[in-house]
Amino acid sequence: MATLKEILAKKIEEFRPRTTRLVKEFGDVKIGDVTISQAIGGARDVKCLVTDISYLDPHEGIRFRGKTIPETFEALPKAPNSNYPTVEAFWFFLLTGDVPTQAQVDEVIAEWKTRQVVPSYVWDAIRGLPRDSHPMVMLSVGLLAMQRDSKFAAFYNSGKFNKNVAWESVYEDACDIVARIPIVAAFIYNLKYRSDFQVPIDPKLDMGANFAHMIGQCEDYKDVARMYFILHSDHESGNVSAHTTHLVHSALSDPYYAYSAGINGLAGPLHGLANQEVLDWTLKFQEKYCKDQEPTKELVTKALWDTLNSGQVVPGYGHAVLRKTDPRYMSQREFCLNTPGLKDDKLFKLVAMIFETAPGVLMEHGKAKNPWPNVDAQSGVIQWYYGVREWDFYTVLFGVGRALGCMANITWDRGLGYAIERPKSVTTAMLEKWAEESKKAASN
Ligand SMILES: CC(=O)SCCNC(=O)CCNC(=O)[C@H](O)C(C)(C)COP(=O)(O)OP(=O)(O)OC[C@H]1O[C@@H](n2cnc3c(N)ncnc32)[C@H](O)[C@@H]1OP(=O)(O)O
Ligand SMILES: O=C([O-])CC(=O)C(=O)O
Repeated sequence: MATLKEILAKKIEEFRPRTTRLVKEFGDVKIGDVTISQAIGGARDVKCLVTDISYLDPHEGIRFRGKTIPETFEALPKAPNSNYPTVEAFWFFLLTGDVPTQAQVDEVIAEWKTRQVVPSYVWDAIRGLPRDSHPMVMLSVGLLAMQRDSKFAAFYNSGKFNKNVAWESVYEDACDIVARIPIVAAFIYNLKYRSDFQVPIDPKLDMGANFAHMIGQCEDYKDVARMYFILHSDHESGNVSAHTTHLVHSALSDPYYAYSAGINGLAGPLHGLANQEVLDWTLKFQEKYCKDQEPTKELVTKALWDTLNSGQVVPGYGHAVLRKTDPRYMSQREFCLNTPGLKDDKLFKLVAMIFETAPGVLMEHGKAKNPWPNVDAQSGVIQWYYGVREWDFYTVLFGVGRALGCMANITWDRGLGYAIERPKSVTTAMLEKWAEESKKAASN
């Protein structure tokens, strides 16, 4: 049986002529224009990145390697006694686009075990931080500390660096990172919230199950972890964490530098940290409005307007690309509705009430282009229900999942030899000049 790396090598080799041909024969074909509002407004909708790992349609939502979320869950081999695939099966699929056999999944699971030994200086670096540092700082520092092990950096410095095979050492780092990051995350969780009660890896368990085991969670949480990591893995490559990782790696900074930077972007409240903000908002709502009464749509409406009128965003709602409810939201909502106990949980019912209320309020407010919920509006309540109540940790969970997409992407970036990223900037005076010229042209 060919290994994952051998399969990937063949795929990259076969794919390269497509990219070469596009650049050589069709490099001048236009795929878009850039307006002043796009240049000032965060390059929204500017088509200047390429990835085949996932694609985000504004109305349909994400497809991983051409498959919707339900199709992905359906297609991949499942974890033992579970309705969900293992994260390892999903990793194989993201990298290759092929649905792996059970034997191929077992091989990835076994291989990740060999990659999971985290050097003790990584623990020392994290322990050296003040204990009240944000867990995303700890994750970013942990990743940077592991950079010493980078096989890509070692290859680059070996004097034998060769662009054609450089992807192989990115792949090695990528596999090390996706295998180790849940171990680092579990360490941070145990350090911060379980009085440094550290639990060894269980070599019999797949990644999601082992993460549940390491943070002291119950059997049912194993599926929560698998589902969560897969759903949060990738959202094409323009989002802040994926784009940052791609950008930093484009300078041939190794995957540790690149993903540590990506993690720092994920820690922003308009991006990954919104899931922590959602829990914070919802619990503050309960505290302020529901001490002596049950939540009602009227109370939720009032709280939403209070947030908007104070100039803040409603966390978990809106999106830069999506124009409908995020299918990752729906997938997690379905999980809640199908889980006895969770289905009737007070906090889930409140989250569901916000879902019924917030889009109308945001439409009336009239600013957000997309009034519908995104992934972050539904993820925290599941963690909360299972007892992971330290919501400043939620973005670390996101970072564990997002590693899969970012690492698959930069492996292919190197495989296809993507260039150092360097868009051109202009000055405000130039924009004003072009604006005047276009005004004149329109009036002639
Ligand atoms: C995993 C993820 O990263 S998913 C996104 C997680 N982030 C959040 O949930 C935070 C809340 N949402 C937002 O802030 C935004 O919707 C974003 C950051 C996700 C997208 O930003 P944009 O693409 O700029 O959104 P959009 O074009 O709709 O913004 C237009 C206006 O609506 C406002 N707006 C957008 N979403 C919201 C919201 N949820 N609540 C209030 N106002 C909003 C914007 O702040 C902007 O206001 P401005 O004109 O005063 O600057
Ligand atoms: O796509 C985006 O801009 C943000 C997002 O939902 C993600 O990164 O998962």
